[in-house]
Formats: sequence, C-alpha cells, structure tokens
Amino acid sequence: MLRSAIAAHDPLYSMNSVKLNHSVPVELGEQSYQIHVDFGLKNHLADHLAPWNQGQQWVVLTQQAIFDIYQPVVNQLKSAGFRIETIIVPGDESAKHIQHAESVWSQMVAMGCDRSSILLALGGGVVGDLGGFVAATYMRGIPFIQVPTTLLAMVDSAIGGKTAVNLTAGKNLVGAIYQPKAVLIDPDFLATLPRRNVISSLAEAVKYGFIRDSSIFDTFETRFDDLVSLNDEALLSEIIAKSCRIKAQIVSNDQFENGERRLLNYGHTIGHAFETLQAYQGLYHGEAVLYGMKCAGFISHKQGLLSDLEYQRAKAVLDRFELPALAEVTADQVLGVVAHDKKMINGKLNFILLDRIGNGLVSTDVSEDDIRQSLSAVQ
Ligand SMILES: NC(=O)c1ccc[n+]([C@@H]2O[C@H](COP(=O)([O-])OP(=O)(O)OC[C@H]3O[C@@H](n4cnc5c(N)ncnc54)[C@H](O)[C@@H]3O)[C@@H](O)[C@H]2O)c1
Ligand SMILES: O=C(O)C(=O)C[C@@H](O)[C@H](O)[C@H](O)COP(=O)(O)O
Ligand SMILES: [Zn+2]
Repeated sequence: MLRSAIAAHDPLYSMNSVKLNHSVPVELGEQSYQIHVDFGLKNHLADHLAPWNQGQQWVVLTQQAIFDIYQPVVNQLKSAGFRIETIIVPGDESAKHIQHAESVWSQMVAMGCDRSSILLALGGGVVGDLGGFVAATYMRGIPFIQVPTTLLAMVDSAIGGKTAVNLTAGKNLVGAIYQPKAVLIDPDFLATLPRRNVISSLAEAVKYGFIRDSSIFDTFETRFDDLVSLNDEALLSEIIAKSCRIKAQIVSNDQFENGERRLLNYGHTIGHAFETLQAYQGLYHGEAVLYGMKCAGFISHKQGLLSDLEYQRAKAVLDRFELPALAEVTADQVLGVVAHDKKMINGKLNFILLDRIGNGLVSTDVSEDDIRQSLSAVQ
C-alpha cells in the first residue's frame, strides 16, 4: 500500500532495494532479442535504449492514464538527448482498431518519422499489439521496443511478436508476426496498476501453469492472495521469470504457430468469442480467457483427458478469480464467432485441451456439443 502511494507520487521511485533482475533470450536467429527484467529499470531507461539511439526520431506510443503517471520516464529520455514525440491512443481495447493504426501512421508522417525511426510501446497489451502492428507496417517496417506496464504484457503480450487489430467479426483478425528489438520489463510499473487489471493479467500466467509448468499452477493454489496483492517481490519476480522463459521457449521453437505455439491459445477460442460478442467492452481479455479456460477444462474432463481430481483442482483455482458476470450470449452466437477462429484449419477447429495440469495438447475432436455443454457449465 505504502509503496503504491509513494510510487503514485514519484514515477521514478523504485519499490525494490533488493535486486531481483534477470535476462531471458528469445532465440530467433537474426531476429533474436533479450527480455530484461529489472526492478527500477524505468529509472535507467535511457541507458537501456542507448544502443539503438543514433539521433533518429523516436515515438513513444502510450495511453493518457499511463502518460499522466509516467511522463517523467519520457522526460528522462529527452534529457538524455533522445528525439522523442509521444502519441496517445484510447485507454481501452477500442484502440486496437484500424482507424487508430491509420491515425498513428499519419501522426508519424507529420512528425517526420522515416525508416530509421523507432517506436517504443509504453503500455499494456493494447498499446503493444497496436504499436507492434504500426511498426510492422509503417514504411514497410521500422524497429520497435516493448516497455510493458501491465502484468499481462510482462508475462505474455510483449513477447513473441504477435501484433494485431480487431475486426467486428473477431479478435486480432488482422495483424503480423513482427518481433521487437527488445523487451524491457520493470515490475515497479505494477505499483499503479488497478487491481482488476492485475487479476485479468494473472490469467495468462496461470495459463502457463495449465499448459506447461504445473509448479506455476501449484503457486496459484497455495499463494493466490499474495499473487494478487503483488506484495511479495520475490514471488512476483519468480512468476514473471517463469512466464517469460516459457513464452520465449515456445516462440523460439514455433514462431509462426504451426504447432506448439497453439498451446498459448488455451482458453482463447471461447474467450475471444466472448470478447467479440461483447464488442470488446465490459470484459477484459484476461477475464474472457479465464472463462475460456473454465470451458476448456470442462471439455478436457468431459472427454476423459483430465482426471476428476485435476479438474476439481483446476476449477477451484479458476473460481478464486473475481470475474464480472458474462453478458447473455447464446451458444449459437459463440459457435458463429468460433467458426472464424484463426486456429480453424481446413474447416477443422484446433482446440487446446489438457490431459493433466501442466500439459496442454491440440485437439481436432472438440464438437459443437462439447462447446455447448461447456458454456452451460460456466454461464
Ligand atoms: N500479442 C500477444 O501475444 C498478446 C498476448 C496476450 C494479450 N494480448 C492482448 O493484450 C490486450 C490486453 O492487454 P492488458 O491486459 O495489458 O490491458 P490494456 O493494455 O488494455 O491495459 C489495461 C489498462 O491499464 C492501464 N495501464 C496500463 N499500465 C498501467 C500502469 N502501470 N498503471 C496504471 N494504469 C495502467 C491502461 O491504460 C489500460 O487502461 C488485449 O488486446 C489482448 O488481445 C496480446
Ligand atoms: O503469443 C501467442 O501465441 C498467444 O496466443 C498469446 C495469447 O495470450 C494472446 O492473447 C494472442 O494474441 C492470441 O493469439 P491469436 O492468434 O488467437 O490472436
Ligand atoms: Zn491472451
């Protein structure tokens, strides 16, 4: 509490005197990069960015609520001699619309950005996804750097190069796989993150516990309240480090999602449908994925893949997350959106299931009836 209060007044404040820093490589040949996790990194951002600064125009893409708190971080770069302009996009999922990509492209032209310019995405997954998409397309591609400010972005969205905007018909239906030059994580940003966003963010961390590393799931079972409160820096550091390593490894193995990377979509097939049907309002991404993971766990159990005991454990952890009620949507509506899912290949849906906690698998045997029954179980 005290920390949050101090940090809210001093955006350059570091909440950690003990260093819990580490680096994780994302191995992608010539596109390889490092994820640096460093409490207090934002106070030295200019040093971290110096290797890329050759006097070119930089654009910081962010949202008003973030800029209001962290403007001193941007000012610090100006003081260090960076040529910086700031572009503000809407503070919610509506920013991931092609009209905002167009607006950012046009503002960048007006600012004199050329192919050497660098886009720095300072924000959560929305800023990162939109910023990455703009960077991938502006003058056919300029470098970009991710500085995530939400826990979701630190454990997932800033890593791996998925960039996108939404269509009315579905989430992330237009985008590119375009890797950042670096991901610079300062967990101190989380001191000002609203609790609802922390809870939503944790969805992507528990996802790794389901699909890959049961020790992450065990941590959710035993230390749920400590995870949500963010009070234990060692625990926070551990959950970020484990998540980054898993995501980096999966992306390194399968950048273009031909196999293993599909596991990262656990809970997303139905979660994305909920977001789409609510017109990207009312339900945060992580919250939608939590509902989706409830459905996927139900189907895994129904198909006899997940034991009674493991299903009950999965359900008990997911039920601890505070979630807003789902809007009334019919199973037909959900199935209609799922039909456009990006994992639909030759008319076959690739659905992510579990055969135990800690092991995800890709199934092409999930029926409409499975989905209908799972929806009845969670609604
Ligand atoms: N590319 C990927 O691999 C990937 C992975 C997961 C999610 N996503 C996408 O990420 C998006 C969700 O991202 P999110 O959960 O980070 O939410 P978000 O980006 O919408 O941010 C949540 C809210 O918190 C505010 N905020 C951000 N950082 C803050 C801070 N430090 N202090 C105070 N306020 C802060 C933002 O302004 C925003 O209003 C979705 O669009 C989802 O599809 C992408
Ligand atoms: O990086 C990935 O791969 C993921 O699937 C991570 C997801 O958490 C993320 O929400 C992603 O944007 C969903 O991918 P999509 O291809 O279904 O849009
Ligand atoms: Zn996600």
